[in-house]
Amino acid sequence: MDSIRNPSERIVHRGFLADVDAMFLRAAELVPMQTGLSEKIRICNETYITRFGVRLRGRMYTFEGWRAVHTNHPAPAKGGIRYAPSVDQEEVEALAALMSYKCALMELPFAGSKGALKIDVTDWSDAELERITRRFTQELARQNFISPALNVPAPDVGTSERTMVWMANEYLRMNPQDINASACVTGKPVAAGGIDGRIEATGRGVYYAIREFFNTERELSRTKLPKTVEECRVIVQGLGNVGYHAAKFLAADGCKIVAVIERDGVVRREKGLDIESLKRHFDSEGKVEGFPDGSYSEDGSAALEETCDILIPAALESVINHDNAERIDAKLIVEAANGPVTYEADRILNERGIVIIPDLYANAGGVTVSYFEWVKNIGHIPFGLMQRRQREHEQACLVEGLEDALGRKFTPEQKASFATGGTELDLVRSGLEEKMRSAFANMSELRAERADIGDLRTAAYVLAITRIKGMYEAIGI
Ligand SMILES: NC(=O)c1ccc[n+]([C@@H]2O[C@H](COP(=O)([O-])OP(=O)(O)OC[C@H]3O[C@@H](n4cnc5c(N)ncnc54)[C@H](O)[C@@H]3O)[C@@H](O)[C@H]2O)c1
Repeated sequence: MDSIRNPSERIVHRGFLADVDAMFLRAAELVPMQTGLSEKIRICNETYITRFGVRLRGRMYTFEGWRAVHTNHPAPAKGGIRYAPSVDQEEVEALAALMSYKCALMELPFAGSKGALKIDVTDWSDAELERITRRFTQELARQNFISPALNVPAPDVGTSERTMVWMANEYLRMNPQDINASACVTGKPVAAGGIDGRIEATGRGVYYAIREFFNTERELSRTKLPKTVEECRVIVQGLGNVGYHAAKFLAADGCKIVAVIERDGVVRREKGLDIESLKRHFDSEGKVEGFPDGSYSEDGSAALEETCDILIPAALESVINHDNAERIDAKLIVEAANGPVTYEADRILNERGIVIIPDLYANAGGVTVSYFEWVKNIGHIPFGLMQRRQREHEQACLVEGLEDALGRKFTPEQKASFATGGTELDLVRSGLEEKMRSAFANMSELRAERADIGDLRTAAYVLAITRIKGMYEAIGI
């Protein structure tokens, strides 16, 4: 069930699906249900495989892609599209299953899906990637694997808001009469129907998750974690969308990001790395090597085992596995990536008293804000307009009440200073914070009620499975 590395050091995901299944089955045993239902929930309903040709550089190239739908209700199914050279069907199905459990845990009305294209994005120019993406979209749309009502992709490893806008545009071209066409993908640029705060959402969610843990469950850790987040020394793996934003928000809170591990190696600074300038360097050079305000070495995977308070794997699955779990020297592991800790490593780390904030919860900020974007698109109304009107009304009532109580009128400037913002970004951030807070509270309450649920991952899975089971039972299947 563990991952193995091939000679080129690329992770082979042979055990990822088996690991997700094993985590599911461990939790499903704690949820009473009719015979056979657990199996129905666990398996992936369907996986579409496409192999299509694109004429580029004067010849034909064939690409292979997948879109897996783990479950069909509620609709639409939701989940990212990954562009990577090492993907395969099992990886896509494992990620789709995680999406189902994640949406159920976060109480979002989506089923789970995931897609991937086997491609090394560094091999192709932007114009070529656009042509490949548009062809991939045609294949998916023809089979209803991209549709505002049925299946809604989002960015993931190797894709970005630019990929999403190509997909949305191609879907619209094929379906000009679909009034909800812009809701066929999320994670679009704001100027093209996206929502403020989506790019940072997963990393911000990781940050909220850590804060919730420190506020409520810090004593879960049998290791000596500092009392507050701000005192923590943090190691982050992956300076992509998720890793960069998580590191940025933690650093802004005062945490020291003492090491960042990337594809080419690791850069360290005991006093804390300047994340903004490291990111600028990484984006321009394509590597962390050469960053002037830190010391560099090539051995990134060994850096995962260095002493720290919080370890945030934010790149790939299965990086903490049977081979290194005994040597991990972090007090808290936060799964910003999907599936970075294997089933076997999870068992070892639990035995060692190292707390894991699981992927289902830790990286759910992305799909949560994608939900806000989808609602905004199908609502055809700026997100939060209704809430904003309601809030302005409540604000006015509050000010009037205060004036009555004090027996004097406020100046217009004073009234303006009482206003609490209310931009789309404010609403997205507060909506995300609330979702992360309530999901953590649900996990904590469940752990408090049930002596047989020790760790946060099992609590997250039990909540998700109970909700999915409830849905199947209500529908009558
Ligand atoms: N983007 C989202 O909104 C989102 C939401 C939920 C979960 N996730 C998960 O978070 C993880 C990262 O996604 P992302 O969107 O940040 O992808 P990304 O492509 O933006 O970033 C991934 C980063 O990891 C680095 N990386 C690749 N191989 C590495 C290695 N061997 N060692 C160290 N670094 C390596 C890449 O160079 C890149 O900088 C994935 O598991 C993804 O499924 C992403």
